[in-house]
Amino acid sequence: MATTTGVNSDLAKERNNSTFDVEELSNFIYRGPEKVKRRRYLHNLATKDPFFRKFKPWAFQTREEQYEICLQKHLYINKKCKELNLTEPVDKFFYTEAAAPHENSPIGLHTVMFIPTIEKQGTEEQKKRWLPLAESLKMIGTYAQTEMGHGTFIRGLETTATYDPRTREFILNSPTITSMKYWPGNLGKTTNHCLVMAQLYTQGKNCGIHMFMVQIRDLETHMPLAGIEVGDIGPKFGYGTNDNGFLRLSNVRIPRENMLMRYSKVLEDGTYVKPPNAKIAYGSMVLVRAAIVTDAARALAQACVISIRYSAVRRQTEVSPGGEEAQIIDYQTQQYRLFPLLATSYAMYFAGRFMYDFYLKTTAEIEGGNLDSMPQLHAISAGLKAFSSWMCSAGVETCRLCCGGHGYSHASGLPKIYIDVVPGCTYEGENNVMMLQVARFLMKMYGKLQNGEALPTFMQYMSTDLNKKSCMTEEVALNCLVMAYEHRAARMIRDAAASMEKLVQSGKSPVEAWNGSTVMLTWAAIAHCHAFVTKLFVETVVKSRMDSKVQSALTSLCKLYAVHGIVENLGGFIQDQFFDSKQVKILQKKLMQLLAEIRPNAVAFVDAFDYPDEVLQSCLGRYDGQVYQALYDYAKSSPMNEKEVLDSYYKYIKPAQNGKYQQYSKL
Ligand SMILES: CC(C)(COP(=O)(O)OP(=O)(O)OC[C@H]1O[C@@H](n2cnc3c(N)ncnc32)[C@H](O)[C@@H]1OP(=O)(O)O)[C@@H](O)C(=O)NCCC(=O)NCCSC(=O)CCCC(=O)O
Ligand SMILES: Cc1cc2nc3c(=O)[nH]c(=O)nc-3n(C[C@H](O)[C@H](O)[C@H](O)COP(=O)(O)OP(=O)(O)OC[C@H]3O[C@@H](n4cnc5c(N)ncnc54)[C@H](O)[C@@H]3O)c2cc1C
Repeated sequence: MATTTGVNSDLAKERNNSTFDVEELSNFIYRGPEKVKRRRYLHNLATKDPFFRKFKPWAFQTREEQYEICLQKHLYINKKCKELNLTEPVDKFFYTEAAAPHENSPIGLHTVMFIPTIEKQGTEEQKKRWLPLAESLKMIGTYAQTEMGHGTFIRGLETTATYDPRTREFILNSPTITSMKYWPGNLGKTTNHCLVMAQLYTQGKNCGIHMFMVQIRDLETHMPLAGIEVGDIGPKFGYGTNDNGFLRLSNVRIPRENMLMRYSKVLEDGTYVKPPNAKIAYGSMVLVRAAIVTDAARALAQACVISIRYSAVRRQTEVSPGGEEAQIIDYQTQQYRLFPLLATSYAMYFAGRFMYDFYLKTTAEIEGGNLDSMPQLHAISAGLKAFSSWMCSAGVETCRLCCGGHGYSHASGLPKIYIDVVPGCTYEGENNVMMLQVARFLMKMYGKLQNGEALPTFMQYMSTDLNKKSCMTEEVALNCLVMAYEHRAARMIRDAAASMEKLVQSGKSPVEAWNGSTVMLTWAAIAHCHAFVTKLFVETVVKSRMDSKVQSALTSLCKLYAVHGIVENLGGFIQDQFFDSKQVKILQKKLMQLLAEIRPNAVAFVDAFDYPDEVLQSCLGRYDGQVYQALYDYAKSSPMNEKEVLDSYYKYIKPAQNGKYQQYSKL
């Protein structure tokens, strides 16, 4: 019987049995001991601050309270970041993730998209005019692109901005019901400005979609201005803290200087000046797509911490009659569901780290006027955004199911993580649509290959000899695993191209051929992303300098990631007999061996993510493993238990017990 104070004895045993020093692994994940120290300091600042503790738990709040409490928290975060001089994005990120975990900010879009869009797409003059106001929250803005009728196909947006050269103004209109802006975060009640994406008309011509700064509310009274109808879109699957909004514009006039004109311009007489690349206006979406990879990884990592710690504490079912009940983590089926997710969370963390660095490098080039890497940045960010949000959202849900009944309670913390991570599959480009953008890039690369042109390094695997068979032996070497993923992706890319080719030969137009091949194209894009992430994981464990025991444990986890991905998607790997049946058996056996190999380190692997209890907010994922006392305390604190007998008893149950149902007939 586990004790009810101190660390649960099973969990303590797990920590004694691990083969590596947890601190060493934390140092590796977060890029060095100094950074770990800094992260801990920032987490501590937030978790020990009484301000964040004074509110009732999120799950006990009404929608209006969720919004209002979260707003207070984020305004306070804003103030504290200024006071503490936290200017680095990574510092703000760590402070915020501990201060308001998985509570989508009512001023988030202001920080994440509104300010960066001004910075990247505004002229020097516009930046000078707006950024100080935005920094001081006099202007609170959002990114209003999506409309009720169009989110994906942004060239199809219906909002118009028509230039009037006589007054040197743009006139903004929402001509149809479907043209109203719908979904933008914080738009409903919080913001007083927004960047509106609209079809530009000048000199009688449509010049495509452009961004316009529009004031929507009075700066003193916060009332909507003339011609503006704005509001909250109502309750959603989650995101109760965020007032995602709608907006209708009727003949709203804004000065010419309110079009973001760093790249495209409308001159005073109405002459349109084109940007160097029309897609440069899509840059803010790329920024957020890049950030989603780490967000998704973090969500899955936290879910793994919760589910794996709980699985070490929870005991269920006598393994042999009359014997001790087993820790549920010892069931192979539990390991088979959880350990590959643990491996995925590491894989995605490394992908997120890569994405961040690659984004910074490429945008620096773009800022310097070199746009050559834009297509690569778009393809990689779209692919990793979609792949990570899919894998991690599904993973969080599996972690929840692995906790049995208690996983269904908000006490587990898992539903909150899930509803926060899953919209990442939809926003910033619906995942299937993003994968098709990746496929478009892959088809271009395939064309280059056919023409004997040079390919970027990360695409060079496409030239692999597809007749070659796998080098897999009993050893299950990492390079053979990477080769398998690259082989599968290269073959799927070729098959998708061949499908289109065949359709064209049968008389279809290129567009019809594309539409007739989108499933195969999506398979190819997913296989490409899977290969990319696997190779990155392998390179990270092989090439990085780290403690040797950590390296050995992380190598097993990396191998599990790769082997599990093959076993789960076997069809794609054996379709062309790349693996023979003997090799498949080797891989299946290796999978079971790896589960056993990782077993003693499972808790250490999740401890290394170093999330304090206050961030996890989970009765099941507590560091001390005292889950049962925590569940009991949680139940007792439920507002439903404030009164022993609820008013509803007297109003409804008692009359029903007496056969009185009159109150219903009044309805
Ligand atoms: C699907 C596409 C990409 C299609 O765009 P399109 O203009 O119709 O393009 P097309 O004619 O099909 O040609 C594609 C071409 O455009 C290129 N491209 C597309 N996007 C980019 C980019 N970002 N950077 C660089 N290049 C880009 C592609 O590579 C193609 O190039 P190519 O013609 O092959 O040379 C686009 O419509 C799109 O991005 N849709 C998704 C919309 C989206 O992401 N909305 C986000 C709204 S904001 C939001 O959700 C915030 C939530 C945040 C939160 O709450 O936290
Ligand atoms: C929580 C949340 C926050 C958001 N915040 C913002 C915000 O701040 N600002 C903003 O502007 N927007 C925001 N959005 C909107 C979001 O960006 C869009 O919902 C998203 O881009 C998807 O577009 P859609 O809704 O039009 O989906 P649709 O395109 O209608 O998708 C429906 C289905 O159609 C499929 N489909 C569509 N087109 C194609 C195609 N070409 N090929 C194959 N399949 C296709 C999709 O794969 C999907 O299965 C937010 C959305 C959510 C859920």
